[in-house]
Amino acid sequence: MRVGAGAANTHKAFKQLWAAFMSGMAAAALPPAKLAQQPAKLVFLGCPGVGKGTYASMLSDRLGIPHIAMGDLVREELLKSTPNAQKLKDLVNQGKLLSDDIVLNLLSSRLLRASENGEDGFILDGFPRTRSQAEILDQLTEIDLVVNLKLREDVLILKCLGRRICSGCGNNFNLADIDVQAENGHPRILMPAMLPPPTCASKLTIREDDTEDVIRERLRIYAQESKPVEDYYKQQNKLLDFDVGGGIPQTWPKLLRTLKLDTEDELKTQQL
Ligand SMILES: Nc1ncnc2c1ncn2[C@@H]1O[C@H](COP(=O)(O)OP(=O)(O)O)[C@@H](O)[C@H]1O
Repeated sequence: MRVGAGAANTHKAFKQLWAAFMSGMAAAALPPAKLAQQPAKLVFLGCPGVGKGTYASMLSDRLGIPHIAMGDLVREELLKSTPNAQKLKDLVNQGKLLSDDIVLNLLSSRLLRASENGEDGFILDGFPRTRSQAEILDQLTEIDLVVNLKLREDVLILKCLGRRICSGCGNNFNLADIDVQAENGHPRILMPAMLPPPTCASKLTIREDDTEDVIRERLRIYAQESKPVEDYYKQQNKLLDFDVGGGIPQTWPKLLRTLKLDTEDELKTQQL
């Protein structure tokens, strides 16, 4: 996204977000002045593979606020040829979390850059992942809304295994063509593959931590460390659970509707 662009749009979108709060879509009861006066500060939670990065990035464009992805900050750090970077890489490739000190250092440099660039508000993706990180974040700033993306575990694994990144343009694709039948009261899940264009097809890379063993370890650690973060925000009435039950064409309008951010044109298209 272009930072600082479309202040009027941001303000409008922000007011819409506030309307969502007031209509009870999110359980939060925040003072209106907060949301009306400053751009939103949102957190995206969810297991590896749920699509946090995709939807956080789309929403950041929509709201005109920066998308800060902790995983991207970590991966930038891993590219440095320092002994410390190698140690961090070993941890990441085992699916382990990095220490609070390390991630807070990366996050504060990013937030410092944000304030130097005049950026306002943010969508934090991949932070906080532990209760202690959530408590530290609360000391730094007030979070307005926490969107908790949910998807069943077998699909999460398929999605992580299908993930590909183009080394040329950096875009993400997914080779997994998911069609999981309904069972035990769970609805059918259809997520068509997001295939790369021919120009990217020969340049696809796989994240080193996207192997089945490491994905399972990341999911285990998520359940252990990050589920308490959901409870933490639930107690603050800031948690909005959202089921990702399909591909982007179905899920994105549903997310906008849930946040009451869809425009009149989009509403008309959805009703056709
Ligand atoms: N908030 C955090 N605290 C500790 N480690 C983190 C955090 N965010 C990212 N990491 C590290 O970076 C890795 C990649 O992050 P990310 O791309 O967000 O992964 P995932 O696909 O597992 O959600 C994580 O597995 C972890 O090692």
